[in-house]
Amino acid sequence: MTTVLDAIVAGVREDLAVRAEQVSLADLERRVADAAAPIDAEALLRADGLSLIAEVKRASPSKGALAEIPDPASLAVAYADAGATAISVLTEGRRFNGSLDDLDAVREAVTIPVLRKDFMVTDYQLWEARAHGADIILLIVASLTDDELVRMHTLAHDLGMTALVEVHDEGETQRAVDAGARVIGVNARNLKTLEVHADTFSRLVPLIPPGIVTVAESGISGADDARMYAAQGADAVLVGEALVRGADTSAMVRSIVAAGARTEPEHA
Ligand SMILES: O=P(O)(O)OC[C@@H](O)[C@@H](O)c1c[nH]c2ccccc12
Repeated sequence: MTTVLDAIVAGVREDLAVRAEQVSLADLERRVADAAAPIDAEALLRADGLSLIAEVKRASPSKGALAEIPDPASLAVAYADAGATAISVLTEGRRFNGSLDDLDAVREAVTIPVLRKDFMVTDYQLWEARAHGADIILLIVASLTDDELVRMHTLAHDLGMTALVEVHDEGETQRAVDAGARVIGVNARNLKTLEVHADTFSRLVPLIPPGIVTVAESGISGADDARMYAAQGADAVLVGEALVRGADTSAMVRSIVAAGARTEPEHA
């Protein structure tokens, strides 16, 4: 059965082939050598309190258009000024209406870590992420074999980046741990069906050994959800839709950060 994830990845591979014709791996390697050193995002996410990764997201396959975001840089600055720990930038073009230009604009504008959020299926994309200034990359376990996961995880680290390894069920969580993941994102949205289950984090977190940074992802609507995930032991939350759609983005960022700061995990 072809899933939504398969369809997205097929489009990503086509677009990637076009870019690889224009910019060679050797070009990317040169750009990486010249790029500013990556920021240690893992350490920042691990620090006390609940970190917020605030996302620049125009559209999604589940919701369609969310927000125009004509100026991703100013949105990212608003997130950073209000207390976000890192900025996530969707660079997938077909379903999420993002681009590497968005990543460049955000990278120029902020000094906090930037996550290149895309469907990473080849090493080329990791070089590309670093060449465009990313500090964090996403590895979606559901779209990678074990060999790919281990290889790309190693490459991300060799390039000085933090890998956010994303899971949405028990089997994927085990695969992430076995691959040596140091930061695991639990996505409440199943990318094969697009259904959101808010109990996914609490179900999977007991399978994640202590010492691994945990990120609760998707469907987080504000401070109450952030407080809940902090109490369940999350180190960070990743929020997109609620921030890009909210009337007062800065106030929402501040309230999520404040909610997390006041909550001690139940099993710290
Ligand atoms: O907009 P939301 O529901 O707050 O979700 C943000 C983020 O979790 C979501 O964009 C996401 C999580 N994992 C992904 C993988 C690919 C694309 C998108 C995602």
